[in-house]
Amino acid sequence: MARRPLPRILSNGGAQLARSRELARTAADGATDVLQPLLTIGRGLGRLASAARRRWTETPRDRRGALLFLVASVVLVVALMPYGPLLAAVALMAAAAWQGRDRTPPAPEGPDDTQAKRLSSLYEALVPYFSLAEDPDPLYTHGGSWEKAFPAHEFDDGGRFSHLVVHYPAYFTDGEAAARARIEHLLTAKAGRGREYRFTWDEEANHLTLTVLEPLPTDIAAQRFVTAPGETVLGFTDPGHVQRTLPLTHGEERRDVPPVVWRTGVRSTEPHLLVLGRPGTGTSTLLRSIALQALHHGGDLLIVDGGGTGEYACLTGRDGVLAVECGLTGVLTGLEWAAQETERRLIAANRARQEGEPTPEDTRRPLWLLVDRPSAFAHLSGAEGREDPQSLLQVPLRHGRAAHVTVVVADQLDALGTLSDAVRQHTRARVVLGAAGPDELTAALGAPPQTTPVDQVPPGRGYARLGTGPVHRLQVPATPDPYDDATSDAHRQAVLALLPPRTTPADGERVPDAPDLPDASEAPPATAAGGPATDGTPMPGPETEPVAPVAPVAPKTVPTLAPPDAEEAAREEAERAREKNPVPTLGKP
Ligand SMILES: Nc1ncnc2c1ncn2[C@@H]1O[C@H](COP(=O)(O)OP(=O)(O)OP(=O)(O)O)[C@@H](O)[C@H]1O
Repeated sequence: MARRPLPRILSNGGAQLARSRELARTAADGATDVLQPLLTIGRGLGRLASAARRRWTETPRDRRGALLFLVASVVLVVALMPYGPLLAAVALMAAAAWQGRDRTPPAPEGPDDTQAKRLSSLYEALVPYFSLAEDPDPLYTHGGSWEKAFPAHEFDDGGRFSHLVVHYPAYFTDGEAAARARIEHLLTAKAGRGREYRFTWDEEANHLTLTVLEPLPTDIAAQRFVTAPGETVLGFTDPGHVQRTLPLTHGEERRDVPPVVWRTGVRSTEPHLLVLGRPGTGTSTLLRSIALQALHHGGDLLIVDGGGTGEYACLTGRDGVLAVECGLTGVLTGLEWAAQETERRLIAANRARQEGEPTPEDTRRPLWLLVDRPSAFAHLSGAEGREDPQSLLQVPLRHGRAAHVTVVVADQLDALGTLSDAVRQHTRARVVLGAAGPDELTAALGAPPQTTPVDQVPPGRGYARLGTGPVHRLQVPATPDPYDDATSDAHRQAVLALLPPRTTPADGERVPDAPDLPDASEAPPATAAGGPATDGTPMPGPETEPVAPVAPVAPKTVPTLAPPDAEEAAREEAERAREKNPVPTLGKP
């Protein structure tokens, strides 16, 4: 049966609708222009009528008869005069047009006295930087006029600059970072400290634009972000600096916020992340936020807690969490397994490719290694004559991208120099949290931020840079430790709601049924190094050996990390298997 064409309105309805909408909008604009005089006269007649009504009500009752008589006499005279009604109508329209005119007072032009003083003082301060003795027609000269130097300026309600365009002479060395930094420093001081500014240099036009940045929102709590698998939200940034926004819930409210999204996986150009910050700036919080997102997308996690403060205890035994290690032995075992698992995945994937088969499912499940403060183990392992755990990260860092293994390392800002070359070379996604100087930021991010760092920042505030991209301001969503007494109830519930169910018992613990999942009331307090862990057994800090490393059990497709007693047997088993069927290894003897 021949197919009947769709009615035209359905086949190209979208274009037609858009055209009709455009026509309607043009017609409405035209009609408003044409009807403007009528609207003005109508408004004026209304004002005249209300003035007349007011006059009538204000007139005392005993004089109203006289007033009425006067009005009637005027009407009669006008009616009897030649062209009287016509002239009266014209006069009424003229009076209505006058009354109906737009009376909004025009905005005062130019700055007021205080603002002019500010502009003038800034101009004087810039003279030494933007003038040369040999310049025959200097734009900046002592006692000169600022009008040409500042083509645009806006002030906020407090009288401080909110926007400023500075015109500078062409000979100013705006290509030199040091020269720019001097000007930016001066403008920051003059425009008021404690706020963040963005400086945009237009080298073609010799213009520098200063924009005041709004503080980033600090009230975004952990929640399910609308992202695709392989995408991780690091935090939120300024509107207009990233392509997309994420719909978020904030209590009853919904809003769209621009995220900094980090892409991992085989096509990622920044497959691993390094997070740096001073203590208390929120690095563990960011790792927790990443962990919850990774678990949501079906990843497996191995967590190394070098801080030893039990900040990841809430993740122990959860579905998808292979282990949370905080003692040197456990960390070495876990990372050794991760290196071997990376190799195994690569070999299995290569074999499958050579045989023309799709890569096996168990090589594609994302594996995340979240390593908090590896530098804490460097000293300990040296003292004990054991391997530095960082050296075990080399294989996952080097080959992790192809094997769906992602490494996230967090450490203190001043530990950057003590991190291994592999960590520094392969972590092309970078985050710095907390207050940091321009040199520290440049060293950590590879480029200075375009905004002025401020001394006081809330926890979780910092900068992110993905590969060679721009440096973004960043605010990490609040993802506190739910077992910390200081955590607010709303935040605790938000994090607990995102945790997968517990499927593996911590040592000596019963697996709780789903309704038994810990809630805020039964959550144990955060533990200090060596203090009791969630299950009541001692949780060893980095300086102590673990009593019994967590026995991680891998779900479904992931090889099981065996506890130490079973470990030896598993090793021997693997050794026997290898002897029977030797396979080449990558990067390891
Ligand atoms: N994004 C955030 N929003 C709100 N509060 C945060 C945020 N990040 C961190 N905090 C709060 O700041 C405090 C320190 O955070 P966190 O433990 O993550 O810092 P840290 O850098 O890991 O410090 P340390 O290494 O000393 O543990 C905590 O009370 C935490 O709740």
